[in-house]
Order: sequence, then C-alpha cells, then structure tokens
Amino acid sequence: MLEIENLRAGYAKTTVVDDVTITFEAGTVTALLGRNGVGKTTLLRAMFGLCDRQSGRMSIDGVELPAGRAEVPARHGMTLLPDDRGVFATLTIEENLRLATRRGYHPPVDVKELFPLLVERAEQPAGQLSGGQKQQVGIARAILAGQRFIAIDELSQGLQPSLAQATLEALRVVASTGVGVLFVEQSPRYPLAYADRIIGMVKGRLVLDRSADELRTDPAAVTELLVVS
Ligand SMILES: Nc1ncnc2c1ncn2[C@@H]1O[C@H](COP(=O)(O)OP(=O)(O)OP(=O)(O)O)[C@@H](O)[C@H]1O
Repeated sequence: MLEIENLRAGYAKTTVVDDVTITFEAGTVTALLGRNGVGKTTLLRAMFGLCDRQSGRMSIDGVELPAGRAEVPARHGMTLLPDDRGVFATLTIEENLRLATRRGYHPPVDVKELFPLLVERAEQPAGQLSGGQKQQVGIARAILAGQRFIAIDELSQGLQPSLAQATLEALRVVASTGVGVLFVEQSPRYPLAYADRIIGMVKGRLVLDRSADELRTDPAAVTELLVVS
C-alpha cells in the first residue's frame, strides 16, 4: 500500500501539484486522467523522488519514502516508466531487460510472450527502436522491476491498440498478485475498460476519485474532467 499525504511538488519554487492525499492499495489498477499540462507527470515524478517535493509525506507498506531520494522507491520494488520511456539507448533490448530484473522476483506474466519484439530484436540497441517499440521495452522493464508498485506515464502513447490492450490485460494479471498499478492517460477509453479506479486531475489537484464500475454507468464525470481547463 502506497500512501501519499498532503503532497505539494514542482520545480524549484514553482508548485505544480498541490494538496494530494491518496492511498494506492496493493492489487488495484488505477488510471490517472487529465488534460495536457495539469500535472500528471509531475505527480508521478514526485512519487519517485524525481522532482522537488515541497511538502508532504509518502510511504510504501509503512516504509517512509524520503524526498529527493529516487533510489529508495526503486529499492522497495516501485518502478516508473516515464513519458520519455526511460530505456538505455546504447544497450541492447536484452541488456535493458536484464538490468531491470529483480533477483528473486518472478512476475506472473512473461514479458517476452507479451511483446515478441523483445525476442526478435533482442540484440538490437534500444536507441534504434521506434517510439512505440521503446514503449514496449519500457513496459517490459517496469513489469520485471515492479514487485510492489508500477507507474506508467502515457501508457497507450505510440502503442497500436492491440498492444495497448494486451499490456493492460497483462498489468491486470500482475495486479492480481498484489502489485499496485497506476497508469496515466489523456483519454477515458482504456481507463474505463481496464482500471478498477479512476482518479482525475485539474490544475495540479485531484478532483475525481471513483470506481471505474461507477464511472462506466456515469461516464459524464470523466468527460467533464477532460473539458474543464
Ligand atoms: N522541468 C520543469 N520545470 C519547470 N516546470 C515544469 C517542468 N516540467 C513540467 N513543468 C510544468 O509543470 C506543469 C505540469 O506539467 P506536467 O508535465 O506535469 O503535466 P501533464 O499533465 O503530465 O501534461 P502532459 O500530458 O502534457 O505531459 C506545466 O505547466 C509544465 O510547464
């Protein structure tokens, strides 16, 4: 369980995300929705110690996550796939996967079955791949490393729909073993189809937090969120 209390974060003196208090339960798939520039990436970066936490507390399974210490979430099995995909460009696909593998952890899905590219192009440097192909390597790395919590920015970006759907089905299998999953999208399509819970952000604050089941019968709440500026 990942707990965030009164988080305020941004860059130097600029506050982008404010007043965020939320708990991510183990085994739950949560989607974070919001328009361009509302602060979704900054929230993820703050959760992983990658931007300035101006106030607030965070913990995973009771272990405090100190501000500005990106190695602590990683040590506790939390992994972030950033929107630039976070692959090591000069290393091969196979080396990228090997580096992400956690000793003693065997994820419940085979990433090489999920993305055949990982086998077909195993020896190719990741820097030579297209954006969508890098996304596959990044998602595979996140599944290999994310023993407790996986966050994926702009999950469907650059992925053909069949791969986005296969990824989300795989993440649901991963979540069923107790891993918390959070993915960011700008459109409600995949959140409504695959998430357990949908949270929404406007101007750096969380303004929506509902079960996806509820929102499937009342999608207007999600649509409104995406038209509010
Ligand atoms: N490194 C940075 N330094 C200063 N301001 C930044 C930095 N990165 C982002 N911002 C600002 O923070 C605000 C929120 O950006 P952020 O990328 O978190 O939003 P987002 O919801 O993820 O948007 P998008 O979907 O376009 O990535 C924007 O006003 C942006 O200009």
